[in-house]
Amino acid sequence: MLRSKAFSLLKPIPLMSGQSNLAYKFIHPAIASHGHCCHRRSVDYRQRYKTHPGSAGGRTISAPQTKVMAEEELPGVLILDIGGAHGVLENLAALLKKHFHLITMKEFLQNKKEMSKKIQSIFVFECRPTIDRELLESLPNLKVIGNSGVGVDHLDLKMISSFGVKVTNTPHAVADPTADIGMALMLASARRLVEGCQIALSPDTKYFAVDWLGVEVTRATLGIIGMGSIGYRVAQRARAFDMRILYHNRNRRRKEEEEAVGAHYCEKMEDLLQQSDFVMVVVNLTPETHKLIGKKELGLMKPTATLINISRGAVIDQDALVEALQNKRIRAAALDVTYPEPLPRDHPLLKLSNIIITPHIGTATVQAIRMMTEEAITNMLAVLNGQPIPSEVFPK
Ligand SMILES: O=CC(=O)O
Repeated sequence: MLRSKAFSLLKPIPLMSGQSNLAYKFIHPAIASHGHCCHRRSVDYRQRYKTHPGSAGGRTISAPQTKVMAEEELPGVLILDIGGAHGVLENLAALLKKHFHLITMKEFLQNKKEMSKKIQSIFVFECRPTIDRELLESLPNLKVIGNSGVGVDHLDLKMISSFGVKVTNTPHAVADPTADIGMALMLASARRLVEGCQIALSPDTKYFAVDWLGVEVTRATLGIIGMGSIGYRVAQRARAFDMRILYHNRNRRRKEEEEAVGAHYCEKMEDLLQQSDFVMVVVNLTPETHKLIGKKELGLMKPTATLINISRGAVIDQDALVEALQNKRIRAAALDVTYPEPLPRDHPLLKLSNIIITPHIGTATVQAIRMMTEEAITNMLAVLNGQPIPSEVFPK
């Protein structure tokens, strides 16, 4: 009773805090009747916040209803992989606490009988922890798993759905920072920034720039494999570098979208691979994209081309990549993701000079993790409140 009263105060419209400069995604009234495809039509709150700070469609934006009841009476959220001593994560926990009774795994395990009934949602921070059948069996009132991050390849969607539990993700919060990392990796690899930095820091100051020449990104051809919201934002950025942009996607984008960034569709991925100076992989990891880039695909790339991966490690056949880099079949690779993460210290990829590897930092910004948490909260509340869910993920 109490819960439904509280939720009736949580209106399905603007959820943005003007005071703290936080940008919440909110459900646009126009999508209210569009069921599960509403995530495609939902409002990009980063964009909206930029253009209408402090307001949404003429309305004053107020923070989501904070506590209207005692913490124990709020719906329980089990948090995975967040409870540590790290200050940033504590801040995220504080955001969750405004709407949920936070239950850590430790608390759950200590008092399983009482806690299991309370837990209605699980908040998964990033993609590390996995959720198994045993955990789901022990949570009779679980309704939603709010994944913070866009990739849900770490979750068994079919199994979760068989428990009647919904899964949501945060595509809006991740798009810009992940596209930024794609650009950063492309530029760093092209201009050999990491090597340059090592040279500048080394005690031996004698170096000859001509010994380690880079290549230029400006006016080069960029091939984007996977033109979803992240890929599209990469294209927007690449346009500022006068790049020729090719893309390959399951579904061709609308003509206006292609024109807006000057992107050319390649129906065959082979065509993109053969023509691109930089190939950026931005697809979701699914059974269809597992090892999408292998020996054959690397063999089609130009010897002067660079491969950049900001999606998931397993979309590239890493053994084939090692071989291609060792034999200089391609110029270089720049990876934000590998398989596994981190790579074992003796992995051959780590021994190569023509590679840059970053430790999966696409969304590792102060802004992104906060927005991801807020987006996840909005999703989870929508499920619990029986409202249209901004970003639900469905099993195939
Ligand atoms: O890797 C990051 C994400 O899935 O959002």
